[in-house]
Amino acid sequence: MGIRVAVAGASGYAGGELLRLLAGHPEFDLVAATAHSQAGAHVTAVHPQLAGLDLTLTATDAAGLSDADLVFLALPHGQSAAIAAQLPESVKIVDLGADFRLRDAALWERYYGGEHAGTWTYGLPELPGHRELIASSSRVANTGCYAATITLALAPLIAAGLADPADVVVVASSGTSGAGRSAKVNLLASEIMGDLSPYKVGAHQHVPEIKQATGATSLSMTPVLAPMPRGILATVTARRAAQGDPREVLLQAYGNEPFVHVLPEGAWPHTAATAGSNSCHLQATVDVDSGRIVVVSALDNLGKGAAGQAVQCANLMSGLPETMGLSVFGVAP
Ligand SMILES: NC(=O)C1=CN([C@@H]2O[C@H](COP(=O)(O)OP(=O)(O)OC[C@H]3O[C@@H](n4cnc5c(N)ncnc54)[C@H](OP(=O)(O)O)[C@@H]3O)[C@@H](O)[C@H]2O)C=CC1
Ligand SMILES: CC(=O)N[C@@H](CCC(=O)OP(=O)(O)O)C(=O)O
Repeated sequence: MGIRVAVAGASGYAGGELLRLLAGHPEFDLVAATAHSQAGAHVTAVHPQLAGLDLTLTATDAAGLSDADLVFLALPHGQSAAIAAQLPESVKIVDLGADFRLRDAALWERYYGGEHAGTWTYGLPELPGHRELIASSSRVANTGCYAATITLALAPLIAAGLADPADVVVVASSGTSGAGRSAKVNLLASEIMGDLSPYKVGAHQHVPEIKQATGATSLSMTPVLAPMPRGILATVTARRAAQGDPREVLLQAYGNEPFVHVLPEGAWPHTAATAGSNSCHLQATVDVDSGRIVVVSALDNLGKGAAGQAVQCANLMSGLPETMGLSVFGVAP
């Protein structure tokens, strides 16, 4: 028996992707997969892509999860904290939700409502010092999907002094799975197909998370819902604060990273190339006329934006090679 893992919220999109990744992981053995309204269902009734996996979803409670060495929580915001409080200290946890991401309680309450539960180690291994922090933590708060896409693009440029932290503008498109399977927003195919629609304009919950992770002090973000199942493409621009080549800065920051790829000069990221992978693709240039740095970043919101990132963190927390069970390469077309 390897390392015993459990997935809470296994009937959701992020939970389903976790099950897929865990089924191919050489060291993690799935001992429980839980659901809420779909508890009791066979996994293939909920996730037909997992045909061949013989698993029945059980109810989400602490008793059913406590046997695991490590638990992934893929639950709606506000639900993780209640379950986490009931799990023994000895059980490691990676929370895919937002309950433990923010340090500022007032900001958490403003964007998510309810009482802030606390702050865990932020689960983005590519941030300076975070790989070591994650490896020594038993509680890790996985990133938001937009937050991962935008932070990977922006953090090294602010740290190097090239991008003005007080003048950052982002427009980012997301596939519909980012909204979750039980989303309240209207995701009828007849309304999404052939449409691009902005939402949460000037009020997205990932803005404080990105500011916290990058040091940006003023960041305007416009999310756009795109008619595709997976993927995020973010265009991040910032006032150029110093001379220097932003692409070189990204190459320096990510040259040794297995999952962050600065594309060859002239090639720009696109979402389909990252689908099914745990990779983030980046490209950067200077828009000389406007005096702005432009970075484009793409990833799979269910991969590096959620389940893949969670497995990457769990590998680190378990003393395993960070890349174990994860694909660098996408499945396009
Ligand atoms: N989708 C994405 O791209 C990303 C998602 N995340 C985060 O991951 C978490 C899961 O997201 P996602 O998979 O998209 O969401 P889904 O809506 O697809 O799935 C939610 C899961 O939570 C369960 N659930 C619903 N209500 C409750 C409740 N009251 N108590 C316990 N369990 C409940 C559902 O069970 P059932 O279906 O049986 O009712 C389902 O398993 C969220 O916190 C989300 O923000 C983070 C990054 C990216
Ligand atoms: C398309 C879409 O609706 N996306 C979601 C992304 C949510 C997410 O994945 O992040 P959290 O874990 O912080 O909820 C949104 O914009 O709110």
